[in-house]
Amino acid sequence: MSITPISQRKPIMRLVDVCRTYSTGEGALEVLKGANLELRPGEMVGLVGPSGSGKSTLLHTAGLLESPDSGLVEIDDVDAARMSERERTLTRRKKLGFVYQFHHLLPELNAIDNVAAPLMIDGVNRKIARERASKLLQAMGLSERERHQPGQLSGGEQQRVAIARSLANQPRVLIADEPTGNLDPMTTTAVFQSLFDTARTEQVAVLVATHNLELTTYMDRVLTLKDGQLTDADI
Ligand SMILES: Nc1ncnc2c1ncn2[C@@H]1O[C@H](COP(=O)(O)OP(=O)(O)OP(=O)(O)O)[C@@H](O)[C@H]1O
Repeated sequence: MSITPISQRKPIMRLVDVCRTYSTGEGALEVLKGANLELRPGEMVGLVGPSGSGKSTLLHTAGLLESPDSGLVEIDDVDAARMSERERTLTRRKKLGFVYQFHHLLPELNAIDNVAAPLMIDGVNRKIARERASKLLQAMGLSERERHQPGQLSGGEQQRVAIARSLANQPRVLIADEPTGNLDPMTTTAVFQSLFDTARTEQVAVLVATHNLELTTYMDRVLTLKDGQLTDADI
């Protein structure tokens, strides 16, 4: 089977000249000043930069959680600004996955049901949802932990369950904000390896903001925010 090089794949997400200014007590704060980004299937893109440079603002914009003041945010060729609030919610649910530093698993559900939950909320029947969840947990190296509740799992295992959950709906883009920020270095490496292997297999584009420069060795590209614009990171 021939595999198309990432650079030749059609972008799933495009940000074009995205600008975002916050009003603060001290006046206007221009955070994004014409940021451009294209994400392609199976591509791992890192986002680094000093605290306050605008990484979260960029992730929230790409994740349709915040609207830019100007510029384009497109997912599968559809301009987010033209979507109704309902369409944006559906796009977030069906096309985007999110992973945060703290996993927010449901403590009373076991691992398999935590991962199956978003599918069942979308109307997928329990058996099929659990089969998909089981496959994802296996890919994350957690087959033995399916029946464990979050309180019975280590921090790294909980984060892997959260990643499996974020991939349950087969998102086109996974957006991760410091996904391993609270884990020790060895666990961080293992979690990242599982995340990237699974995302590549499933052809998901991954955008990860991190302060951990070691993780950038896993990425296809690493970008930084400089003066409100995205440029190749000098690392
Ligand atoms: N809702 C808001 N209102 C006003 N200012 C904001 C708002 N959200 C963020 N900012 C400011 O915008 C700038 C960029 O914030 P952002 O959270 O995007 O940075 P960051 O690069 O993610 O930082 P960190 O690495 O510390 O998480 C910061 O100076 C922040 O104080």
